[in-house]
Amino acid sequence: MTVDKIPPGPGQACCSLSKKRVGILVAVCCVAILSTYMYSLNCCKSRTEAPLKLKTSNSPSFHKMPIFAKIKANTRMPEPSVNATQSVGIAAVKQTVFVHQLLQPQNPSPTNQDDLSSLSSWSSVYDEADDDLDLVPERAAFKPQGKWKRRLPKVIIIGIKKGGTQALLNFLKAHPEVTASGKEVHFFDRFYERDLEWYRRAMPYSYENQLTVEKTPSYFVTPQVPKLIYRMSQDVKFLLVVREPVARAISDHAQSLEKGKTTPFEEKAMLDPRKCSVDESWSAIGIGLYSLHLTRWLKYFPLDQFLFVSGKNLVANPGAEMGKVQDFLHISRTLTEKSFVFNETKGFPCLRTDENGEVRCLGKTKGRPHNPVDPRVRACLAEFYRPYNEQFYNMTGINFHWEE
Ligand SMILES: Nc1ncnc2c1ncn2[C@@H]1O[C@H](COP(=O)(O)OS(=O)(=O)O)[C@@H](OP(=O)(O)O)[C@H]1O
Repeated sequence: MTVDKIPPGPGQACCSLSKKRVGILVAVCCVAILSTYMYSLNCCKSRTEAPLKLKTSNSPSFHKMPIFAKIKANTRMPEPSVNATQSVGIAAVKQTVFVHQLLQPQNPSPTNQDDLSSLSSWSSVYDEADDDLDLVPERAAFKPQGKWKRRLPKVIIIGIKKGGTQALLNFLKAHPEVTASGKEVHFFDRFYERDLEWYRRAMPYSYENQLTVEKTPSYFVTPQVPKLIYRMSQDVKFLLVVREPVARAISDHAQSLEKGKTTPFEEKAMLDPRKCSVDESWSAIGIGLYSLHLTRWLKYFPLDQFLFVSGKNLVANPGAEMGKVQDFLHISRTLTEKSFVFNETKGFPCLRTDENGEVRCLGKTKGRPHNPVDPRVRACLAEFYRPYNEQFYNMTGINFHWEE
């Protein structure tokens, strides 16, 4: 018996058509459900990441928070406990307390209206001026990657005041893999009542494959700064330009003379010159106690996150010193001996900016002439600094030979 295929009637045709429609409908529904699911996944992700991002500090309520609550909101990791063995042995109790008091930040108080108004005008001027400074690097060897935007610094020149920090910053700025803020930002020692978003906006534009650098030499001696930087990031690299502390103090004093102060160096530095008694309360002396300041930093960051740049070598052999800096920052050795020209009139190296021999030196305020200082006072100060210097050599593992 053969079974003939029966042609479909009108009802059956209608049925197979509606099956097709149902199929399409199901497919559309599946796509819709899937995309809703993906979208919600994304939302959840960004919501969980939010506390780690700068967006936290954008919320209006964030600005009303007290300063330490703000710090908490931006905290990523628990703080390290203070290791007693890391404390400086030679610092007598008197000195430790003394230096601590001496180095209390002379910051504008966040409640002081005058200070706040000067902050905001400074900030707006800054934004405009800084964009001009940072041109898109178009040098042949550099291939920009990622977005062109402002980023928090990965490298901070934390000091030492009068060590040669501006020279280091200017040299680094000539490197295509580096962008740097034009001015000292002072976020961690003066303007911390502002948030990280403010700090980021104070930075120049950069590509993803560039390092953002800022320099504020007072960070090194301001007690709260290591902790505050640690709360921002534990991966920051620090550059510290060091200089023999007596020469540093004299340079500091030369700057104050230019600002209108008149007391001679010897008078400021000595309580009693006959007894060789040093006035440690003078900030120009206190800044030179490098081992005490470094101790505070090492409570938060390991030694290998610091590079101790010799201010002396930066003048005598800038190519070699910059080689160490570039290696430490893992950037190409673009700056070499050939990048510098010694300017006999200025007595300092200057930067060769292009092939045509254009040379740029630091301004008049860097490399000032110093008044002669009484050799007996110099000798007293050298003796005063000796134990601190030795301790600094031990801590860093570098003998800077400042006694010679
Ligand atoms: N290339 C070059 N040109 C000019 N000056 C140079 C250079 N390299 C290092 N120095 C030394 O830098 C000293 C100023 O240090 P800082 O830039 O750290 O000063 S500041 O803290 O920013 O005020 C400055 O100190 P003074 O000589 O007392 O002015 C210089 O000795």
